[in-house]
Amino acid sequence: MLQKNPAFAGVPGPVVVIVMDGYGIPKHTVGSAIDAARKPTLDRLFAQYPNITLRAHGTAVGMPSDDDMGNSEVGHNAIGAGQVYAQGAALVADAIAAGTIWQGAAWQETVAAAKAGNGGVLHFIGLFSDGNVHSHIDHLKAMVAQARAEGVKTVRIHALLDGRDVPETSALDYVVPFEAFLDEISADGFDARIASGGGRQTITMDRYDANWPMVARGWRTHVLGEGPQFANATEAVQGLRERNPGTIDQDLPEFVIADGGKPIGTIEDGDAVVFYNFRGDRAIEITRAFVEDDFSEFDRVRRPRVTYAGMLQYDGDLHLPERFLVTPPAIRNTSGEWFSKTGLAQFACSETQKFGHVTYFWNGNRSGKFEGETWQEVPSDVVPFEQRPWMKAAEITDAMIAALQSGRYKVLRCNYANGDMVGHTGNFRAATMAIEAVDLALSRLLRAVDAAGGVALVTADHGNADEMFELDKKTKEPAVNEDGSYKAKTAHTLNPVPLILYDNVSGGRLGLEQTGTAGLSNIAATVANLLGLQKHERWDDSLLVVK
Ligand SMILES: O=C(O)[C@@H](CO)OP(=O)(O)O
Ligand SMILES: [Mn+2]
Ligand SMILES: [Mn+2]
Repeated sequence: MLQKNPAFAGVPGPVVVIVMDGYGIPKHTVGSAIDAARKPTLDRLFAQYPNITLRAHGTAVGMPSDDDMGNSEVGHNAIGAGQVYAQGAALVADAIAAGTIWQGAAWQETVAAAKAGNGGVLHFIGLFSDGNVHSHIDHLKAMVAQARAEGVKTVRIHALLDGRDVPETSALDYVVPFEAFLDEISADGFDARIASGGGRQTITMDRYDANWPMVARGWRTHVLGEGPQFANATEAVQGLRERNPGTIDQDLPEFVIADGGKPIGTIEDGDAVVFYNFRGDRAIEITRAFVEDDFSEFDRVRRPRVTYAGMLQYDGDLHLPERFLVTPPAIRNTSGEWFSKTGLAQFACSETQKFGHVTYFWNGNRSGKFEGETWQEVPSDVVPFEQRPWMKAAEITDAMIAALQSGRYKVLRCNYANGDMVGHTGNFRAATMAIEAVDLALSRLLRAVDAAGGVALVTADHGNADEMFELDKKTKEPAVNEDGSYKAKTAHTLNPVPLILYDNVSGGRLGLEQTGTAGLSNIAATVANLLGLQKHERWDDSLLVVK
């Protein structure tokens, strides 16, 4: 149990944490959908309530360096756990640098399987960029080189084009040099090629059961070798762009590399497969398709018997997958666990696209609930989100208001996906509407917080809608296309995020302290203090000031 806090008895009602996904504090007004949005509620919050900024990127959330943007996994892990752990990106880079990854049983079994018999093939499937949100292409490069050194003969890569964590049409910046690298090392009986691929929002990388047909399409591409054929991945990207003008990388259709009409990299019995993303949410569904005996999400047509390894274990509760190359951070003593042990009922809500963020990531990459937790998922639309920038903000608000009115919960949390999911489309107009939808939702939700005698912490996990244009590397001004239009930016940002204390109950006694290191991992202790509790000893400090 968490101990009572002698300094403050707690607010009368519940404490609500509201995550506005993808809402950073912009540095420039040009290109900021947040500045362009009409948002009277947020304007009032910033003007009238205690608010500070929090670090939400780089080492403050466990990324390898401060050049790394934040993302939902590391952000929600830090908020939920109240602590910063070295995250997948850092753990994998370190394991490769130290060589420990090659000594692990998982890598050795994978290589052994690919070498056994004749013609065993080692396949790598994953996100093909240096975004460092789900994967890093340098990890792939190191594994291909090591596989060659250990005597693997054939490597096939299934490349998911990014354009979401990196510039929106940058696929060739990765594909061209990588195909050159593969060409160069394909000698002396070693043969490594890209065999298939497609946009990450079109195939394979669905999450939270939002769109299984996407995963089925990926399976048919990578495993069965079905799809439009090209001679190599460079030609595939060029050809698909010609056939789909204006389509950005993440949305490109699938492609298959073939020699004389025959796909070069179908996945067969006896092969080994490494899914090289370290982040779990978008890795779980395709992993299930490979490892589950009883599988009914789609018709696999043919299920090859393969030695399958994940870069990390993606779900510690479900042991998914059982074989993994690098041990994930052991995220312990999360706020969900300790509020549960203190006997507090907790409510978590989001729409499908972010549901796992407020449950699985929040609880330290665990799919199970702690006692006293209630989770509510609002099904997301399955459409491009620039067509529905309001997403499910209204329905999430309805659910939160009902939960507040029920009087059952002492700690509540929700995530509004809009700023992030619409921000990722690169559509500026839609992103302003996304922020406006969140603002409207907040105006309703905060009234219900007042009615319950509670307080809210309004924050975000990382930026996105705050910078919708690429900045020119030299001038730091928004970069322009040949036709004079701004270059759309689809990725997260490095900007800090707000932390606002919405409090109409303490009579002005409560404030927030802007410390030099204030970051997402300080939120859990702040919530504990607002509840009248001391923080867990492992959590980073509370930012609450009591006058
Ligand atoms: O869509 C995703 O998978 C990532 C970006 O790669 O965004 P977020 O971290 O906000 O979930
Ligand atoms: Mn996010
Ligand atoms: Mn995002």
